[in-house]
Amino acid sequence: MRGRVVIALDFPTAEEAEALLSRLEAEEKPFVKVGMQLFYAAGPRWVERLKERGCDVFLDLKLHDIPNTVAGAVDSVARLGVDLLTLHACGGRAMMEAAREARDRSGASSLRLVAVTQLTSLDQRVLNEELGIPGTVEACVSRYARMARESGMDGAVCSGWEVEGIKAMGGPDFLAVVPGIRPKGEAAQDQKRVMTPQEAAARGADLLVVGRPITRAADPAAAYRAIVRAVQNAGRDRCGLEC
Ligand SMILES: O=c1ccn([C@@H]2O[C@H](COP(=O)(O)O)[C@@H](O)[C@H]2O)c(=O)[nH]1
Repeated sequence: MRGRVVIALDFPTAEEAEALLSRLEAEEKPFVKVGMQLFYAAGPRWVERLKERGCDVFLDLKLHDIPNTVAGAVDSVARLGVDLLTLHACGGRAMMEAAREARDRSGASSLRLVAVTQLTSLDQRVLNEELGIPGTVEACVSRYARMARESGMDGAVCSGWEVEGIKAMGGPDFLAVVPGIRPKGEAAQDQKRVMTPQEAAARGADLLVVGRPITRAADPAAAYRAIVRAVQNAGRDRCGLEC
């Protein structure tokens, strides 16, 4: 999965998401992320249809509840045939283990479960002063990612700044999923821990999640292509040839 760009379809309706997808028709089948806004509006059947039209689908529901409830949600999601599902690492080991067991029981072995460590919209001040979590963001992300791995998760969501630590801890197969991607010169908006696509890819991000820099661009297809190119260039820089 290394260095794939995932388009965050943060739209209020299925029609608006489909309008964006139709502007990307000339591209190879994209990897798309459906978050809470679109899932609650469009529903599970629409997500199944996305899969049927050939998209890889990341369902970003950020589950966080008691283990029994999360296990039930994973069981339902497993039937949709999606590729990736998020849950919050701060739900703890028992919650993540219950999620993994539910996935394994469901037989949906291709469904990867990834744990959100600390949202990319949070910074050091929020972590320490608002949430009351001591230490650096990096240490907290690293601790949550380790707990996620030990609980059987397939990867972690983190910012580009924490990718190298996560890959070093988790190994090449433990996915680093990285939102907060901003091409050089673009506004961070509500994101705090941001990084350019080229740098995040060079540091080892497996999936680069990009929303507004594509969906709100005047030409979304051109914006998408430019980000894919930046990621490919980072791959060339890493290997000395195209890889
Ligand atoms: O820590 C996190 C976890 C998830 N996200 C999601 O990624 C996209 C980013 O969208 P942009 O428009 O590129 O900021 C969005 O769907 C978030 O829900 C995240 O940003 N940070």
